[in-house]
Amino acid sequence: MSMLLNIEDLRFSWPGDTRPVLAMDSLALTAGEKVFMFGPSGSGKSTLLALIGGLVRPQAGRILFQAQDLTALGGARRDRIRAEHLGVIFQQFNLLPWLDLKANVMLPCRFSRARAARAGDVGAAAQNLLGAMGLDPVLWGRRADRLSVGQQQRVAAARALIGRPALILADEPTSALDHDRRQDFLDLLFGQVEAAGSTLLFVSHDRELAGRFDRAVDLTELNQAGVAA
Ligand SMILES: Nc1ncnc2c1ncn2[C@@H]1O[C@H](COP(=O)(O)OP(=O)(O)OP(=O)(O)O)[C@@H](O)[C@H]1O
Repeated sequence: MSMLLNIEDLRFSWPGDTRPVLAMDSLALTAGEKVFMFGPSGSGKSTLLALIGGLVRPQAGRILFQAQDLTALGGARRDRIRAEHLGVIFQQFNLLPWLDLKANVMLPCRFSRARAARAGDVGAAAQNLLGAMGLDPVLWGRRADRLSVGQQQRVAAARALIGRPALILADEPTSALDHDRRQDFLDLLFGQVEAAGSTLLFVSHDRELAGRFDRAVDLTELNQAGVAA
């Protein structure tokens, strides 16, 4: 099993905040595994995803992604790695409201040639993913702001998956759904994550879904920030 992500001796505090949000000795993700990370609201889950996504830099430590240390790279290089290798499903989905479903899903391929090349025919790949995520073809040309929350969530997942990124980061994408719809969404998401051969890191405050993943990680156990020495 090859290692995809390795976090070592990470320390992070937001600018202007003297108190660290995250302090963790290690976290490792193996290629192809589906990991559930839980922790209460405010425990730093979204912050950790921002660090892994290279959007912010830690004050100390290393974030090795495919053996490259993101903390040693400049912003442009981190942007390129993110565009090429990461798919993100945001809590609020962050679809572009004025674009239709298909254009939203195709978007990541506009920022990375390598990702577009992996997708092949980008339009056909977008349609395949929309169909696989259970979105009826009659919806594909509809503006993204004319969708239900459940439909937006599936479009956001299709967008994250296009071009088979090595890592999918999912930030509480199921929080607005009821029990059955959460399970349905996970069925579809897992099917496509496995088809793409991607690794999935799914964060949530709700432990109900944990049993469906390869393993579950308790962020509060991992995170030494705020813990008296
Ligand atoms: N952009 C930011 N600037 C400054 N502080 C921030 C920023 N984002 C988050 N924080 C702070 O960092 C801490 C962790 O927040 P974070 O959003 O990572 O938690 P979370 O576990 O994802 O919470 P939730 O489950 O509510 O989404 C909080 O105290 C929050 O106020």
